[in-house]
Amino acid sequence: AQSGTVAADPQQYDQAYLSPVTIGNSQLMLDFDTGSADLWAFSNETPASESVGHAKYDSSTGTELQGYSWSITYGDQSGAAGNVYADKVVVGGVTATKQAVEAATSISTSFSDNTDSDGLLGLAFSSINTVTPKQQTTFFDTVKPTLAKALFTCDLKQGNAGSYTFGYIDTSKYTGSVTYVPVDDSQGFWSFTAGGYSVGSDNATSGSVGVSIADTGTSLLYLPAAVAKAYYAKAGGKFDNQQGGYTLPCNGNAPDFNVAIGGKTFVVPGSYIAYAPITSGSQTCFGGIQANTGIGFNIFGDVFLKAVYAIFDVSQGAPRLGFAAQ
Ligand SMILES: O=C(Cc1ccccc1)Nn1cnc2ccccc21
Repeated sequence: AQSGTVAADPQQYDQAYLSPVTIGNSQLMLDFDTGSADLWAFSNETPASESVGHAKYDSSTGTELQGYSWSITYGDQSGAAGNVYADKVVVGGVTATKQAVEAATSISTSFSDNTDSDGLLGLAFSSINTVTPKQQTTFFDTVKPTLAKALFTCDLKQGNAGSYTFGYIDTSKYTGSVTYVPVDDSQGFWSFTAGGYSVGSDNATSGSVGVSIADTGTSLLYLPAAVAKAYYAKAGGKFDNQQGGYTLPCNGNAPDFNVAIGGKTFVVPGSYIAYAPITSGSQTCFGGIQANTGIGFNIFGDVFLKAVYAIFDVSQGAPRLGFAAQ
């Protein structure tokens, strides 16, 4: 049975985390994304003007899936599209001998401009994979039958390299016990229900945060408008239309955000919520908590995930998420 671990290296401000992946004879840095289910990469089929500075997948090592294509649009309206190959993919020693690899023929500017990232490796449920005419499986779903345990874990860190594991739980990566909650995979996401919340030192939580997805492909923590408002009322922040979201002082006094999941309270340090100066050198920071307006559910992105050890587990049949303090 297979198991393995791979580094998750943070970009500036932990905007995304990148991991080394070997596809055929190509070595790429991919953004592991529990919020989508396509494995796509810059490739020899990507226009040169769109792939400056990126490592590319050389599709000559793959077997083209004739007539197959893919096209994906993310919540921020970025996207990519292209053709499909079957090729060998190796992540941290775990090998998928015939993985659907989506070679990009067109890519939106936010991806082309981010030269650290050579593509995405989707880890949401394969039910939202965009390949047509025959939907393909994610890397995790492809290797799942060969894994020691049908699970992967995510240990992201603030400003430091973290890791993903496949097939095993690294008990040295967390403190205390793991709290498991049921996952509703009906929309293809790792969706769970978060409970009460509180701001600052009082971690007796109240209210209800509600339906949420665990999404490594999203940088920030998107919460109900009322919760975001309550946080910034205590943090001395404000909604800044020009910035398109809440901002707050970068001065290191941001209060923690506490949220109950499965009856256990998890703490997001205030330092994670003073996310990044709105412009270089500014004393005003863009907020790591934003309102989920227009999304329809909460998104527990990297600002939350880097505060916990997360276990994405389908070993029990029904999918579940495990969270532990780190
Ligand atoms: O798209 C989202 C968040 C989202 C926003 C609105 C509705 C549903 C989900 N995250 N994400 C996941 N992978 C991504 C890749 C690029 C950009 C955003 C990405």
